[in-house]
Amino acid sequence: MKLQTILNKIDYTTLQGDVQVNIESVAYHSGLIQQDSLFICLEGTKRDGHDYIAQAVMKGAVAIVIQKQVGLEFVPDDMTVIQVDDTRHALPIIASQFYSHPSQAFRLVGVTGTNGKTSVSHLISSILQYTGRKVGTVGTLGNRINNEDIKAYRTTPTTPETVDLQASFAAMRDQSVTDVVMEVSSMGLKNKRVLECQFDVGIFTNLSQDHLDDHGSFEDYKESKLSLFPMCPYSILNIDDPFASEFIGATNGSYETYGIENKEADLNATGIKSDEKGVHFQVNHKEFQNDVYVPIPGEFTVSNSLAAICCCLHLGLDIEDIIEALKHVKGPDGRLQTIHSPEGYTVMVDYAHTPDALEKVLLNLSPIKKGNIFVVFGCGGDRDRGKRAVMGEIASRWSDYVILTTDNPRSEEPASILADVEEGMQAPGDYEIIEDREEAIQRALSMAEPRDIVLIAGRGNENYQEVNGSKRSLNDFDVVERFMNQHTSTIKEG
Ligand SMILES: CC(=O)N[C@H]1[C@@H](OP(=O)(O)OP(=O)(O)OC[C@H]2O[C@@H](n3ccc(=O)[nH]c3=O)[C@H](O)[C@@H]2O)O[C@H](CO)[C@@H](O)[C@@H]1O[C@H](C)C(=O)N[C@@H](C)C(=O)N[C@H](CCC(=O)O)C(=O)O
Ligand SMILES: Nc1ncnc2c1ncn2[C@@H]1O[C@H](COP(=O)(O)OP(=O)(O)OP(=O)(O)O)[C@@H](O)[C@H]1O
Ligand SMILES: N[C@H](CCC[C@H](N)C(=O)O)C(=O)O
Ligand SMILES: [Mg+2]
Repeated sequence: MKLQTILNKIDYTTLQGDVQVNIESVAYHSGLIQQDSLFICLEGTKRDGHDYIAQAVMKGAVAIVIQKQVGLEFVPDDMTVIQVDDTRHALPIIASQFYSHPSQAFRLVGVTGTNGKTSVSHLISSILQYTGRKVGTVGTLGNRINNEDIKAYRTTPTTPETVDLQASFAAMRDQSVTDVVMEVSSMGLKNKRVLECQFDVGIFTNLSQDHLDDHGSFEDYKESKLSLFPMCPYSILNIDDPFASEFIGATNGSYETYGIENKEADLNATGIKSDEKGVHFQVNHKEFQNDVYVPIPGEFTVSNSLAAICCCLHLGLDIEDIIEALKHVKGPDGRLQTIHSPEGYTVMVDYAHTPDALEKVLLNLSPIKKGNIFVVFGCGGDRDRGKRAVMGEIASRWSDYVILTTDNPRSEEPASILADVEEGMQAPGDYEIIEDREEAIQRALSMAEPRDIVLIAGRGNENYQEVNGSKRSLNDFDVVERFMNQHTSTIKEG
């Protein structure tokens, strides 16, 4: 595509070169530059893209977009140099134009909130697929069309950087996807990754402490999440959340609410019954009342299902079809997934990595508890330090025995993360620290007796542990399976 066409919708100054130059790809990181790339220089928190201009030249970029005139001594005379006021703001506009605005080609649902984004997205996409729609999903579990990963793309964050996102959308459009459900993270919003997305529906699940490291304050975190809703013509909001009224205030079109405790909700649930395998409830709306069964454990499944039901109704499905589809859903990978040991204890591998999620999951287990609850967990490094002691306190309060271990330490010392978590722990006799996660899981499994539950929280289906910039293979399910294979055979459930 000609650079001039790519720049069609932004204000810019051409410092040198030809805007008729042909561009084969858009790169926001020096590692992604190829022959005939356009390189966009972003100022980051640690690095500055303007420092990579010499690399861009070497790797074959034919044009660069800058926001300040530094590093230009490396630029040859025939390279096109474009200046804009704010490259981070220009990037989504450029990316969307480069891929010819793919999000206009399908219905787009954005799900935000501290917890439950993957779970709600997964429910919506499962229901839509069950009724025959071709569905794209973008989120923590990857970028998929129906259940297949979009192969060409590298691993991206929950909400991919805008160029990767628009590229995924383009693949979805090219394969005639009808509906796309995406997780919209606070950093995705703050870094303008979703700026050019044409949303049809916005969903708010809940808001509690997380990512205070990246945002600096809870207020900034909340403001980022709120910024999704002015972009959505229709919104669905969890009215049970203490911040619901602020999110309602941020909407810019019609909206509906869902809730369990708040009976004012447009969609609410009554008669909730929960067991180890799933949840039963009655869904109530002004136009219908129906019994629902969802084979995913945890009371938050009720709340997540209400959001999904509301969304699927808006996307044109009948309530009967939605309820039928829900009976057949499988839980998302690594979210409260159950493994029964032949000895009679139960292992649950889960992704709770925030105080609210950990507390909810432990409270959800209380009613189905028949023996002791063991928790194996740790906290990620280079992430919100403030949540560590709070999670320690919650784990020791709501379980019988805790084994404190490593999550993804990243650049931090594991022992110092563990010390932060330990500050919140209560009864010293009821926990121990085993830094090596595999050993910690083995220890919990060897202590478990029939009817006990071992909750392994924080990493879900993550396949790698990030230590000091390198990734080593580690998956909590594999550890459990290895342990059980050495002892007996297992029965694994979705
Ligand atoms: C905190 C955060 O969001 N960081 C994002 C941000 O990084 P940054 O501002 O620190 O960038 P930087 O490292 O200082 O680099 C500045 C610029 O130099 C460029 N650069 C840098 C190094 C180099 O060798 N070459 C090069 O060109 C970078 O591409 C960037 O354009 O801008 C980068 C480029 O757009 C992003 O890749 C990076 O996300 C990284 C992958 C990240 O880990 N983000 C996490 C925190 C994240 O976004 N998580 C959310 C939330 C998870 C959830 O709640 O579910 C998510 O959506 O996954
Ligand atoms: N509605 C909910 N409220 C609170 N906790 C929930 C809810 N739904 C799921 N959880 C808990 O939170 C964990 C993470 O859920 P999920 O992966 O859906 O969240 P997420 O918002 O996608 O997280 P991330 O920010 O990492 O992408 C689950 O494993 C479960 O323990
Ligand atoms: N989206 C979250 C995932 C955290 C998962 C946990 N295992 C960790 O590494 O802290 C984040 O990047 O903060
Ligand atoms: Mg997620």
